[in-house]
Amino acid sequence: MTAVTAPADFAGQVAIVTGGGSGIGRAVALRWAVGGGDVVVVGRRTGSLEETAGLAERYGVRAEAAACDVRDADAVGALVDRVAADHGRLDALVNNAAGNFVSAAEDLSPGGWRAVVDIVLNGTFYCTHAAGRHMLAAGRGAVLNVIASYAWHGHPGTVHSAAAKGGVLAMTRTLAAEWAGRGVRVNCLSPGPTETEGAGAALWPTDEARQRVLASVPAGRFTTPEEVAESAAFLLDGRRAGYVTGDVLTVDGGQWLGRAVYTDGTRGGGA
Ligand SMILES: CCCCC/C=C/C(=O)SCCNC(=O)CCNC(=O)[C@H](O)C(C)(C)COP(=O)(O)OP(=O)(O)OC[C@H]1O[C@@H](n2cnc3c(N)ncnc32)[C@H](O)[C@@H]1OP(=O)(O)O
Ligand SMILES: NC(=O)C1=CN([C@@H]2O[C@H](COP(=O)(O)OP(=O)(O)OC[C@H]3O[C@@H](n4cnc5c(N)ncnc54)[C@H](OP(=O)(O)O)[C@@H]3O)[C@@H](O)[C@H]2O)C=CC1
Repeated sequence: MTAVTAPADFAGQVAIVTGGGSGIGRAVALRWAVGGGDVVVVGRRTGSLEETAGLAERYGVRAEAAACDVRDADAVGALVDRVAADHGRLDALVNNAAGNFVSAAEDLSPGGWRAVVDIVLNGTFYCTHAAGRHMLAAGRGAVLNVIASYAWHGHPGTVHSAAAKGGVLAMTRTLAAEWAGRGVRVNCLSPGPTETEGAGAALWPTDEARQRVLASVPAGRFTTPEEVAESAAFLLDGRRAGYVTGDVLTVDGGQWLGRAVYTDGTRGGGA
């Protein structure tokens, strides 16, 4: 008889979510907590992290706000080891922290390039390296890396972020193959335009810019952090996605496929 699995249930499990103080990271952390899992949210601003932890605790789980810059490999290593020791396990890592702004490549300073690549690519590796060791030792775990579709198609004005996210995608596939035989899955989630303060300020700061982004989405709308978090929960859930590794789940309303050029996009046939 076919077994039908229950909805995501993370009871008894422990997750670390970077960038968990805002936007998508907060929604993923709360979705994990709704499923009964303990959660540690990581970022630089203590206030917003504590707010997330307070919201998560309402679901009866243990939640912690941990101030840490993911660019600091030693601090990341110490934090991850401490969390694993405190809880006696580490089941999931969500590499969601990011920095972004739009800049023409020729105007981007080396410092601007470094800031974004250090957070997105190096930070993801430091966290994954530290968490992966605990997961491999336990023979189970899930790593979820939040990227963006320009990781594979590129996009003008985003050379730092696209290069870093592209690196994360290559890292994901490499580690997925390296660790699959030892019980650790590594996947990517690629959201489309999502209503968050960080993205709004960095990528669509004006109403005109926002309308341009909206016009690029076949689904005709932005998404919400909560909608994105449901897909994250699927990938993190070993019962539902236990055979999924090295892949990208794109949650973008069709944005990367592009809008219609030859028709009005709502029907086929001649223009
Ligand atoms: C439409 C769908 C696709 C969307 C895909 C992706 C979306 C996202 O990623 S949304 C996430 C957005 N969230 C954030 O960006 C929040 C976190 N951001 C930050 O912390 C900053 O923006 C940061 C990335 C610049 C890092 O902060 P910090 O380490 O404090 O860096 P500094 O302020 O010291 O600046 C370092 C370096 O970068 C240059 N720089 C900063 N902002 C800009 C800018 N807007 N334009 C050009 N250059 C910028 C800054 O000048 C420094 O360079 P140097 O002076 O050469 O050292
Ligand atoms: N929103 C969107 O439209 C899209 C977002 N994404 C991706 O989704 C993820 C979340 O984005 P979103 O929620 O919109 O953005 P936010 O700006 O809300 O979230 C980014 C988070 O990263 C944290 N962060 C930034 N730098 C560091 C650092 N050096 N160390 C630790 N934490 C850090 C920030 O916290 P703090 O400042 O306290 O450190 C913040 O909580 C990112 O990976 C982004 O690239 C992808 C496609 C589209």
